[in-house]
Parts: sequence; structure tokens; C-alpha cells
Amino acid sequence: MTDLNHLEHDLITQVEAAGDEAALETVRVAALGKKGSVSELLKTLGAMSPEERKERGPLINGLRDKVQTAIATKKETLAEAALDVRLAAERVDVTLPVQEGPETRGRIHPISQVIEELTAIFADMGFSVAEGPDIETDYLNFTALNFPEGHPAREMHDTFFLAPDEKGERKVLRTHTSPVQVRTMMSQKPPIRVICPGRTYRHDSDQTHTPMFHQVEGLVIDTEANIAHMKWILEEFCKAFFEVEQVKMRFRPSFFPFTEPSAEVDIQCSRKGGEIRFGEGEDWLEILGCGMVHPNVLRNCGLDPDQYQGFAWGMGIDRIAMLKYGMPDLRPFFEADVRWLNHYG
Ligand SMILES: Cc1ccc(OCc2nc(C(=O)N[C@H]3CCS(=O)(=O)C3)cs2)cc1
Repeated sequence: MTDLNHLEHDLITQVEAAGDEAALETVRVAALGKKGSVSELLKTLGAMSPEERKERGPLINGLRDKVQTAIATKKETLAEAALDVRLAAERVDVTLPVQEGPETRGRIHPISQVIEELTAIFADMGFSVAEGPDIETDYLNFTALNFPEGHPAREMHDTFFLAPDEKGERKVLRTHTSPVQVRTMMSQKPPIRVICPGRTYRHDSDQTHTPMFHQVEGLVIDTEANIAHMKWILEEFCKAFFEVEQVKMRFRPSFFPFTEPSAEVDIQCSRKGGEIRFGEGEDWLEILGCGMVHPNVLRNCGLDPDQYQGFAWGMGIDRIAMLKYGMPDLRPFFEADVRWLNHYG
């Protein structure tokens, strides 16, 4: 075996024997470094005669290429082995039971808790939950709900508009969950008793308004639904939600395009000592809006106003959650701060 074959055999054996990347680097420097055994051989080519260089050149360059390839392959093998060791060491068996402890337990977000609570209260009164898309057509979010063209709510400063769809239909992020009631009236025959919780979006942002907030609206459609039924349902809801035996409510005349007559509803409370308590006191707190469904809306949904009547209401869930939990600011609801969630969860 010639000296080059001997050297190749020795170097490849050393490369194969390298146990980690540091050992492999030592072999690489010893062979291909400035003073490496292969580098020293390459330096001798310069002093050779052309004939000798012609014969030895390809052999020495071939030796260098083989050693470089062997080192590159070994480097890859060692890296994969190191990754396997790390993956085994860091493996988390997600099927194991959670070690109990306050820091590891997940919690239901206060908004989800409130939605569950509202849903249960209305379910006890015969309501089912209806849901719909967050991205709505302009028609279902505004026109079907009797918003005239040019109504300020349609403006960009209030509503998030999206690019029209392939049919040229204008799309919006829904500004209320009312489109869900429209969809329900279009798809099912009365009597209807639904609540529609969900995310809604408006161009608002301050201590008590966030661009995305949660609403729950309700709708009753029947042949004999009237304001007395509406007041009873809302009163029963308030007593159950605010956990009071009796609650005074105040219906203040208001206006919404989709209801006529319309009212904003306050409930009696006391704010002594900075804490809000319900079912007592001389103060009032607005919590929702309501009204008899406008005949135009019934018609837009394919119902005859001479045959069917209905009433509806809407409330901001984040707002009543703040009241119920006594929170001063809405924004922490959406900052996913675990300390905050642990405190209210
Ligand atoms: C088909 C249909 C017909 C009527 C409807 O009326 C839903 C209603 N909403 C309100 C209302 O005051 N809502 C606001 C309360 C606070 S908020 O979250 O800013 C929205 C009054 S009546 C809905 C759907």
C-alpha cells in the first residue's frame, strides 16, 4: 500500500472514530488545517516537475476531497445523533396526568365564564344558542336590520370593512351579533327564542372600549310576544345574573333602527364605598338595550308583521363582566396576563 493509501486509511479511520464534533474538528485540523498532513502534501506539488505533478496532483487532490467528504458526512451523522439525544432528554409525554398545583392549572377566561352563565340562565327560560360568522355581509349587518344608507354606524370610523368577495358583496367584521338573529329568522319558522353570544368588532379603543368585544343578544318571535313578556324576561335575567331577589329596572325611551319602540335599560344599584351593589341604592347603571322588532326587519326576514311580533335585546358581555367582577379596565381581558387570569379565573 503506497504512503497516500496509508494516509487515506489512517485519516478516514480517525474521522470514523471521532465521538463528537470537537473530536472531529481536531481530526479536520490535523489533516486539512494550515499545517495538516494533507495540506503539507498539497504544498509539495509546487516544487515538482510537470511530469511528476501531473501524476501526483490528481492523487493528492483526490485524497483531500475524500477526507473532506468523510468529515462532512461524519459531521451530519454526529449532529443528528446529538439532536436525537436532545429530543429524548426534552421529550414531554402529554398523555401524563397534570401534576396538580396552582401554577399549572388552566382556567376558564372570565368572558367565557360569563357567557356560560348567561347561556344557562336563558336556557332555563327556554332559549337556545344561535351562532353565526364574524365576517358578515353588509346586507345582513346593516340593511336587513333597517339601517338606512348613509347611517353613521356604516362609516369607516365605526366599522371594519373588508375587501368585497368574489361576487362583489361588501363584507364587514360584524358590529353586533344581530345578523345571527336575521339568519335565524330567515332559516327557521317561529316561535323563535334564541340568544346570540359572540365576538363583535368596532373602531373603538379606550379604557372601556376595545376593537373586539363580546355581545349577547336575544330574540323572541311569536304570534303574541309583547313588551310585558320582554320586561319579565329581562328582569328574571338580571335577578339571576346579579344574584339578587329583587331588582328595580328603568326603561328609558331610546332609538335603534332595528327596534320600535326602543329602550335603554338601567338597573338600580348603590356605589357606596366605591363598590357597586345591585338590588339596592339610589344609583342607576345602564346594562342593555331592547325593543320590539321593527316591522321592516320582520319583512326583510320574510315574516309578516301582521302575523308575527317579536322583541330583542343586546348587551355588552365584557361590560357586565366588569360590573360583576368589579374591574376598572377592559383591556386586561385581552392581554392574556396569566397573573390576571389566575386572579379572576
Ligand atoms: C333581527 C334583530 C332585531 C333586533 C335586534 O336588536 C338587538 C338589540 N340590541 C340593542 C342594544 O342596545 N344593543 C347594544 C347594547 C350594548 S352593545 O353591546 O353596544 C349593543 C337593543 S335591541 C337584533 C336582531
